[in-house]
Amino acid sequence: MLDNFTIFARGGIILFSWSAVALKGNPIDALISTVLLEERSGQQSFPFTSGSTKYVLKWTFSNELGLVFVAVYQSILQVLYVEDLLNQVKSAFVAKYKPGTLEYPEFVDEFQRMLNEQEQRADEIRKNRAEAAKKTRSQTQQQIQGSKRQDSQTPPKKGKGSVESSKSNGSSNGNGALSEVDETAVVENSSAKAFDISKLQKRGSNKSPAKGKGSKDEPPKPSDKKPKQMRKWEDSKPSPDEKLDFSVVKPGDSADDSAPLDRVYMGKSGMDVEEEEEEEDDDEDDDDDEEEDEAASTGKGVASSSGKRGWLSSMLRGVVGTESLEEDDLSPVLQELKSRLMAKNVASEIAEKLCDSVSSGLLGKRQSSFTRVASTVKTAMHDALVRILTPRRTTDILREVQASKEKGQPYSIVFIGVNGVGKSTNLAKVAYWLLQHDMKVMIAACDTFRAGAVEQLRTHCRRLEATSGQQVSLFERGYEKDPAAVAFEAMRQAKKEKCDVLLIDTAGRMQDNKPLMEALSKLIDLNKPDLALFVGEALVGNDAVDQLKKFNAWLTDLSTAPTPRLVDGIVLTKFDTVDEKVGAALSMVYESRAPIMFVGCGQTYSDLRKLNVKHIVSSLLR
Ligand SMILES: Nc1nc2c(ncn2[C@@H]2O[C@H](COP(=O)(O)OP(=O)(O)OP(=O)(O)O)[C@@H](O)[C@H]2O)c(=O)[nH]1
Repeated sequence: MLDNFTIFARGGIILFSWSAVALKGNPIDALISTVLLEERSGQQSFPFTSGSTKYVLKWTFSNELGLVFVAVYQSILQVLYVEDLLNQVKSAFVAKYKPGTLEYPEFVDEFQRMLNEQEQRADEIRKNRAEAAKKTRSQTQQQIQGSKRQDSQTPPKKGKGSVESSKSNGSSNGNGALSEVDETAVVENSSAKAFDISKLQKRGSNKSPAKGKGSKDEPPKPSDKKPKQMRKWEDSKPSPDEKLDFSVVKPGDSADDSAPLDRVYMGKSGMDVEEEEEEEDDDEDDDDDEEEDEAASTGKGVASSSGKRGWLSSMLRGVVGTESLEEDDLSPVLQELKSRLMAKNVASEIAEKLCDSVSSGLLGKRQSSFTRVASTVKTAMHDALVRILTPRRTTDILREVQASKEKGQPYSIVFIGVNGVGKSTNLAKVAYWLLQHDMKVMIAACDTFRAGAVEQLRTHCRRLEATSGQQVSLFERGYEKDPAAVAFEAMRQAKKEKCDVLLIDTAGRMQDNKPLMEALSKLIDLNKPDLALFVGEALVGNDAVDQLKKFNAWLTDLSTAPTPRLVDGIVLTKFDTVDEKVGAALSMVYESRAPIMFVGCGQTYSDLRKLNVKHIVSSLLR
């Protein structure tokens, strides 16, 4: 039995809503914010939990009219007819729909009739199944009795095929009767309620993701990542002025050798975390793309549809919008886009999901005349990428720090991630940026695992002090201590010293290392930092998804808090090394639903930027 059926326009207006029972929570709002607005509509269904009630939502679109049809039912029930009902209701409603009309009172009866028909049909299927099961049972029993009779005539044989085993096989075959909510349907007719989409777009950061691999039960796999090595970024010997790699501590490392830093950085006064400069040649790129689009829409479209349509008609469909878009029109262009995304290092899984989502948003849509399929698809993909990459939560950390300061609490940020991605270096860059804004900063050395980690931070503190002329305290308790306890003490100390911000460094850990993940989960549960930043390299491809999926899965599985704390934001490092291959940015945001808070783009303290969505999107689509 269905719990709810809703029809709404993509703009957010509800045109029709039917309910058997009042829904718990807001499953339709959740569908809009986490599936439709985030380009996940290529998936088959959406699970939603409110308290002890678990729903499943299924949907279909009328892209031509910009309508969404959603059916909601409880996951303990097996509603056999959902897809059929969605399609039947869609055809019936589309025939009636008049843009601008907000009420469809006459549709209530029609909907009820379609629902009753589907339920009757489902009842018949269930009855038939039950009868078939009964028949099978009685046949099995007859066979058992037959074999018993035979057994009594022949001497008993030890071994396989005993009566007991065939008996147990027969009895396990139940009739599969389904429990259903038996309540009178309440028709909540289309009082044209409007969703507050702006409210929906503000996504909370504590959502539990669907548990991925790497759950508790999965044994940790041995890491195949090479041990950390000093990186060499240029062939020529880097100048000490520019290098931030203090991950290997040299004997006699002191504040004196940091002196040149201030010359380098003081020159860039009033420095801020700036948006990356916008590409001036965006327009030119678009022109180039037009030519490629043409090739994709004509050449590939013809190739894929040969045998189904004539050459000329395929060509025309590629160029002129005379018919609504079908899978055959979209798939060659989407294939081309998917390859482009993957060539830019977008994880294959993410490229696939995105293309599915864009396709489901375009199928059936009528094109305006003289529009190429390729440009329609590319525009849809462009919009989808912008939507995904545009942060839903604030990335204005300074404002959050200020708010915390007013409450007399140091604002705490923990940096987490796999080994060698640049956690300590980028933590130091964030410290430098905060110092530029006259914030009092303390750094907590909670990597109590890797030899040299504490000294690396001490060197950063000295250089930061020398560069900014402000004090930067380091809180450390050496090695082999519980990092959660060290962070706890650091929090207390930061408050005592009236620090504005506490930056917590943690040990690098591979995503399959359970003991280190337990330590991280404990640190986060105990200290509840204001921000948990996942530091990830822009160089990664498919592994970006695996890292984030598993970090979040461990944090969910191991947490003892009522609402597990997940990754709040991302620091994308080594962006200076990837040229156009910016796909990791998309993969990480899509997987975690967390925004990119900072982009690390070099090895000096000032090499920290904010994400430029426009730049990323145009690089991805070039
Ligand atoms: N080119 C470039 N190199 C970077 C950037 N950020 C960090 N690095 C370099 O990456 C290397 C590793 O940086 P660390 O900060 O030690 O990495 P980590 O994640 O703290 O390492 P572990 O504590 O061992 O997990 C160093 O050589 C850094 O200089 C960046 O944005 N661009």
